[in-house]
Amino acid sequence: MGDAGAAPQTVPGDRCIPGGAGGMRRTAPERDEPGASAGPGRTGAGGVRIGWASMTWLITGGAGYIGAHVARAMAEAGERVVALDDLSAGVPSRLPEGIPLVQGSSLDGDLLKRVLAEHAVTGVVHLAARKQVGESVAQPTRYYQENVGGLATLLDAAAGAGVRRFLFSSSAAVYGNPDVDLITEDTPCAPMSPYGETKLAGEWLVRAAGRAHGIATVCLRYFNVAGAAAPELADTGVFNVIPMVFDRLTRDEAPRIFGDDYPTPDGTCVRDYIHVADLAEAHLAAARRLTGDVSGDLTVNIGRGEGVSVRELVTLIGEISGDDRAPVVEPRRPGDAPRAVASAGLAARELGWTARRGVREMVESAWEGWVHHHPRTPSE
Ligand SMILES: O=c1ccn([C@@H]2O[C@H](COP(=O)(O)OP(=O)(O)O[C@H]3O[C@H](CO)[C@H](O)[C@H](O)[C@H]3O)[C@@H](O)[C@H]2O)c(=O)[nH]1
Repeated sequence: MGDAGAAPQTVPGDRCIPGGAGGMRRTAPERDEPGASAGPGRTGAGGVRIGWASMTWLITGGAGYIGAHVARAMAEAGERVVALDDLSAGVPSRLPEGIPLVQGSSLDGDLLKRVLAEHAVTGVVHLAARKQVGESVAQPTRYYQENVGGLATLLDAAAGAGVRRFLFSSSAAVYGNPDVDLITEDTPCAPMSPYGETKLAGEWLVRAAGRAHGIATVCLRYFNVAGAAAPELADTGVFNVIPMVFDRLTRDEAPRIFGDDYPTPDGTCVRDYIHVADLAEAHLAAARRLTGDVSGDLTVNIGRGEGVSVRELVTLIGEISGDDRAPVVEPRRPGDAPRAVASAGLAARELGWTARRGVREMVESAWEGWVHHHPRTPSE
């Protein structure tokens, strides 16, 4: 995964979920949070409360590609949501009306304290982070400062504000390059880039803070996120294979395949692509798992459990875009794992969540988003 050339790092004897402390417990029958008020869609006929506890969720990075999908999905499902985003990559118009957006950074402790208090936040979904593998190799201190330092600041503020639910956006990058068919949550972690290291360190910090302050935590390890729930929500960055291939086609250039001599069925790298709308639903499921009297921590893969090769993906993109020119094969990209496919069983068992959308739907929706953001002029 990624283009990092850094040596893998392992902590001796470490598994991704340290010390056997993992696992989440429901300590009492589900009930409403003390002092919480009913939110939309939570009151049944006759005023009987039929749902989960009423929560207000702070979503950091809420105007970003993934964050805005999460914010929308949670709001549409009746959760109260407030977004925080420094707008370095976020776009305010991605958020529907009714979701407050606070512009600011998770490194700003005073702002965090204010937002948590003013909005009476009861849970945090932390997505704000830098996420480019190559950039993390060039600027490791920046990645540690923003991804780990920002998280520490946020956890301090959340603990101080009495928040007892915390959901952390982690990544399959924590695993590095494991030689397994399906990556389970017990597969040893050996990140191959500072980016992956900050996600693994972030998980450790989340669990440690959870234990210290009585915060129930969930870490979601995303595999390769793609697609869009609506064209205007599409990823505008050109950092991953699908937008990179779109970009080549738009420039009238052949798609590139980085290496076709890997030990995989067609020689190209295999990944587990997950639709961002499914990923958003996974956050909702995790948020609801965190509601009520739960304690402990949970770390789960968010993938489909199905591998797709780069060549298969490029062929599908050619079909969907109508530009099926032959790809060119270039040398391997340093640091890429031949295969990274999730075992998706734990998410199904613990969250009751399974991905519903396939790769065709991801590429179709990503292409619609690309065309939306890159309209051709009449002369083209
Ligand atoms: O033009 C391209 C672009 C990419 N690839 C290949 O496509 C595969 C997927 O590459 P991506 O850059 O889309 O994704 P990665 O699997 O490298 O990494 C992604 O998933 C990781 C988690 O697994 C991290 O989250 C990381 O930030 C994110 O970029 C790789 O084999 C890559 O070599 C090509 O062949 N041609």
